[in-house]
Amino acid sequence: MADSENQKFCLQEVLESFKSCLSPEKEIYIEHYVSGWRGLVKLLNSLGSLFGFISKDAVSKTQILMNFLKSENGPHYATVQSMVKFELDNELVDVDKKGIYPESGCRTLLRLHRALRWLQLFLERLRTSKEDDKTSVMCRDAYNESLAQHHPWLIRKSAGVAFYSLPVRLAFFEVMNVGTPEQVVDVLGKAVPLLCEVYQITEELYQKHNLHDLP
Ligand SMILES: CCCCCCCC/C=C\CCCCCCCC(=O)N[C@@H](COP(=O)(O)O)[C@H](O)/C=C/CCCCCCCCCCCCC
Repeated sequence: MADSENQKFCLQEVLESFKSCLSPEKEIYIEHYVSGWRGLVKLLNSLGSLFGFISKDAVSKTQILMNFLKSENGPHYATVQSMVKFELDNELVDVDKKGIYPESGCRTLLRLHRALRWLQLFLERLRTSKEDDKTSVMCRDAYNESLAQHHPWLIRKSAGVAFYSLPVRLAFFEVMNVGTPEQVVDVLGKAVPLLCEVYQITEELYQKHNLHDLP
């Protein structure tokens, strides 16, 4: 595991990364998008070994994107928009079934994009939750409404087991390193619309190019 993923989680930092990933023309910078996810993985890593398989998958997907960014084609991977154009123009995407490019940038980002929807739903539930509400239930409901439809039975079951071990709401708020519960709610109020905007831009781009079912 990279050192950066062992460091203490800070919600504000994650928020900054997702903020920086939007250009004035509403393009999404992959470097900052990945950095936002890597920040979230720090929190995941502090939740215990039951979340290890999720963390591993998230790290592997962010690494695939970073490798593209560092490759000789790096400039084409600066933004999600330029990546989609480059991979489609050069037929670097397996459109119907896994084949020559099982780890294209487009299909890798699609997995994180679906997870971003889960995150958005989960954080909105957290933001509007009451003192006694259960994080495990919020997390499960957000998952069932989003990512679960893309996962096989075994992953759904394993995720369900991990959710049960989530800390209670107040302890979870503390892990975020923001301050009082009121301050957490305040930061979440800024985070959710931002994630929503990043999600929506990607969603429309993937719709336009018919990329929602990449295997
Ligand atoms: C303010 C912060 C509070 C929230 C903190 C959340 C921290 C979450 C950090 C990372 C989230 C994990 C993102 C997981 C990406 C999953 C992508 C995916 O769907 N991968 C599957 C498909 O990939 P391919 O096989 O097609 O390559 C893969 O099969 C999945 C493997 C792992 C299981 C993913 C379960 C995801 C559950 C949602 C995350 C729950 C984390 C709860 C922490 C509060």
